[in-house]
Amino acid sequence: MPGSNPRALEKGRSLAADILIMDLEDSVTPDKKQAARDNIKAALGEGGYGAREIMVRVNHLDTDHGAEDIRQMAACGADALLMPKTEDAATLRSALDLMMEAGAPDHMKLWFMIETPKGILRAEEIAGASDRLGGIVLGTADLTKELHCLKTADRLPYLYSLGHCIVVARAYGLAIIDGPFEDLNDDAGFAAICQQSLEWGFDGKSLIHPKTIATANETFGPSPADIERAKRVISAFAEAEAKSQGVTLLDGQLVERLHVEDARRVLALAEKAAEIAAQSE
Ligand SMILES: CC(C)(COP(=O)(O)OP(=O)(O)OC[C@H]1O[C@@H](n2cnc3c(N)ncnc32)[C@H](O)[C@@H]1OP(=O)(O)O)[C@@H](O)C(=O)NCCC(=O)NCCSC(=O)C[C@H](O)C(=O)O
Ligand SMILES: [Mg+2]
Repeated sequence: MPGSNPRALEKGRSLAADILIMDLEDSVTPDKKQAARDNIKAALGEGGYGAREIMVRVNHLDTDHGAEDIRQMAACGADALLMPKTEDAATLRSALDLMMEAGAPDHMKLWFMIETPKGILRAEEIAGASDRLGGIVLGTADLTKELHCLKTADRLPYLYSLGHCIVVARAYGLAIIDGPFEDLNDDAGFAAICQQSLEWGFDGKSLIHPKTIATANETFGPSPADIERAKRVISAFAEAEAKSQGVTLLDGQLVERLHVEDARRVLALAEKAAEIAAQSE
């Protein structure tokens, strides 16, 4: 949500989104950067965002605004800062130094966006820059422009780029969020892309308007059937272990310890989703 839009910042308190990205970058014009910083500081000072994680997207350090964004946002109450258009590890290390100088609390993470060809090629080097990194957000709008590719329904033109980033995220223990879908009139297209994004391994989808939240949550959030199955997997494996068996079958499907880990992840996601849903309209 643009930091220059106080109504959007206010609205965030009632939206069923896991993460709110308050933007100082491309959705804010240069003349409104300071007003946007002030809006975000005021909104976070007021609080009321509940269990939602708050991230502030700063401008890149090679712009006139990036360093000042970090100075002003490091201790504003956000959970993380988000560096756009990241192309090297050095930028993230400089951003982390600035965050610490500006009094960022120990729990504050730095996330980064990959949205250029150099970022894709160097994603692994970037992901290894620090253990204070929280996750990757894909910038598919910028990436489309940079690759000169077309936005096809099957997204084959992005397969290498997005697939590479997903592998890097998992290798480095980072969350990974897919880029935004830009056509707010194409509900069916958006739902199909969310499903593809889930199948490819993304943790979630960047959203630009509240009307898309329900579809994203239905796609990425565990369904009642997923939750039920996760509980049954955990108890089936516990029963097998009690009999000194390392594997068992549930409805004809193999269950091993790895499935238990995944089942626990599903239950943790469901718990968080329920907490946010209870705080949303
Ligand atoms: C597109 C919009 C300008 C539309 O806003 P608006 O005219 O207010 O739409 P509605 O009247 O339909 O809004 C209904 C209510 O929802 C609130 N709203 C709208 N958008 C947001 C939002 N983004 N966050 C929070 N709340 C929002 C309105 O205030 C209305 O509430 P109410 O008053 O109760 O009726 C707007 O949606 C918008 O600006 N969207 C784009 C935001 C954006 O550009 N973000 C940057 C992400 S894009 C990106 O990062 C690309 C990336 O870098 C890449 O390269 O891929
Ligand atoms: Mg971008």
